[in-house]
Amino acid sequence: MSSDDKLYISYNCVHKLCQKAATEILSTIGKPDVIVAIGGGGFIPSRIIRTFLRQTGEKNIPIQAIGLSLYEDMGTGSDAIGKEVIRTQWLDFGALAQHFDSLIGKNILIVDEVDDTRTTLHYALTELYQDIKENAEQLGKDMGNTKFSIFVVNNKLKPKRAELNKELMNGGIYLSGEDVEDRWIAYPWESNDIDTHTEFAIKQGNN
Ligand SMILES: O=P(O)(O)OC[C@H]1O[C@H](OP(=O)(O)OP(=O)(O)O)[C@H](O)[C@@H]1O
Repeated sequence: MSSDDKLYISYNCVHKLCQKAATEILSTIGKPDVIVAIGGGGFIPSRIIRTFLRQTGEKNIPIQAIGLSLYEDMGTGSDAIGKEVIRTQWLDFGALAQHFDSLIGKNILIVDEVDDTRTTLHYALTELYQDIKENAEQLGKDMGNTKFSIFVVNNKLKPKRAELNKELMNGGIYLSGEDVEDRWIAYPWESNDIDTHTEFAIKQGNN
């Protein structure tokens, strides 16, 4: 393995960025009622941040997994090849019922590892909002104080293909552990040689 031009991020680095973000989340929007992890990359950061969001004596925050994958959309006809988001897994409202009647009025934290073109986060926010709104309408309620916040371990500084609608977030925050230049990011869970990966991350100051 050569260190090439990738940005290497260690487990330690991910852990510390999650810890720092949790402090900011607790002091701004307060403790989330539920974490929505966008898989696969959002799973490990979600579990780590939950550790730091939990306060002594309180129950763990439930983590709900959604699966979203980006596929090349060859039908756009534009010079930039479009990317389409495919749902491979969605919220399990049945399982959530163990914790709440619904997500209406809840403080929801969406977690992913990277905000690249923002397509995935835009999709997740819009579709989650829509689902909860439909649920509220069926119950004759409004969205009340339903709040969406977003945490990503890294945000790539680059032009985005989509923007996040602040109105839908309803006072929720967008938080990145660290903004980085537009490079290929090598995360530790993708590595087949974690010792060398960690060495590269340390050399790059990402530990
Ligand atoms: O900001 P965007 O351009 O939308 O890209 C970010 C998304 O791309 C990756 O997902 P991918 O579809 O590769 O799936 P994975 O998480 O299972 O690796 C990553 O995990 C994010 O979810």
